[in-house]
Amino acid sequence: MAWDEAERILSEADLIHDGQAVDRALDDLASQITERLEHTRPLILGVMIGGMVPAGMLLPRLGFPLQLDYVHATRYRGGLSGQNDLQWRAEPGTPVRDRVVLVVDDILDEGHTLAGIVEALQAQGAAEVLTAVLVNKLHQRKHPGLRADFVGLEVPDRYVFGVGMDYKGLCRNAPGIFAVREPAPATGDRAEAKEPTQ
Ligand SMILES: O=P(O)(O)OC[C@H]1O[C@H](OP(=O)(O)OP(=O)(O)O)[C@H](O)[C@@H]1O
Ligand code: HPA
Repeated sequence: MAWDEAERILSEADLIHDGQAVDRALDDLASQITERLEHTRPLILGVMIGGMVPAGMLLPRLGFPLQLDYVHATRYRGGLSGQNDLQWRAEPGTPVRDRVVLVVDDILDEGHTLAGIVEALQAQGAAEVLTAVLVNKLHQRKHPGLRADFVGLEVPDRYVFGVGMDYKGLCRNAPGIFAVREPAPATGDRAEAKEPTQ
C-alpha cells in the first residue's frame, strides 16, 4: 500500500468538485432516477469497491421501494491504468431476470467496466439495465457507444480520486473529487502501473 505516497498526492492534489458540489450532484441524480424508476421496483447494484460510496450516499435520497445488492468487477485492480480484462469477483446474488436494474458506480472512464457489467446483466435476462455514475471523465476514448443514463458530474481527463474513487487503493474517503497533480499514466495507457516502494 502506497500510504506515504497517498498522503503526498492528497496534499498536492487539485480540488475539482468540493463536497457541496458532490451533494448537489447526488440530489440531482436522485431526482432524475426517481422520475425514471420510482414505479419499477428496481434492483440497484452497487459496483464494488468504488461504487459503494456514491451508492451509499445516493440511496437515502431515493424515497421509493427498491432492492439493493452489489456486483464486484474490476479492471484497474489498484493501478492507475485499466487492464484489458474485466475481472469478476462477485456476480449479483439477486436474480436479475425480468428486473429493472440500475447499476451505480463512482466513475465512467473508458467505459469497459460498465459495458461488461451491462452485457452480463442483459445476458442474465434483465428486463432493462440502466447506469448511474457519480462522475463521467471527459475524453474521446470511450468504449464505443457507451454513455451512462445518469451522470452526476463531469471531470477532466486526469486521474481523479475521492468519494469512492481510489488512488492505488487509498483516498476513497476524500470528501470531494480531487485530481492528481503530478503527471500520471493516462488511463488509456496499457502500461503497467508503477507500484511505489514503501
Ligand atoms: O470506465 P473504466 O475505464 O472501465 O473505469 C471505471 C471503473 O474503474 C474503477 O474500478 P476499479 O477497476 O479501479 O475497481 P475499484 O472499484 O475497486 O476501484 C471504477 O470504480 C469503475 O468501476
Ligand atoms: O481517474 C480514475 N480514478 C479512480 N479510479 C478510476 N477508474 C478509472 N478511472 C479512474
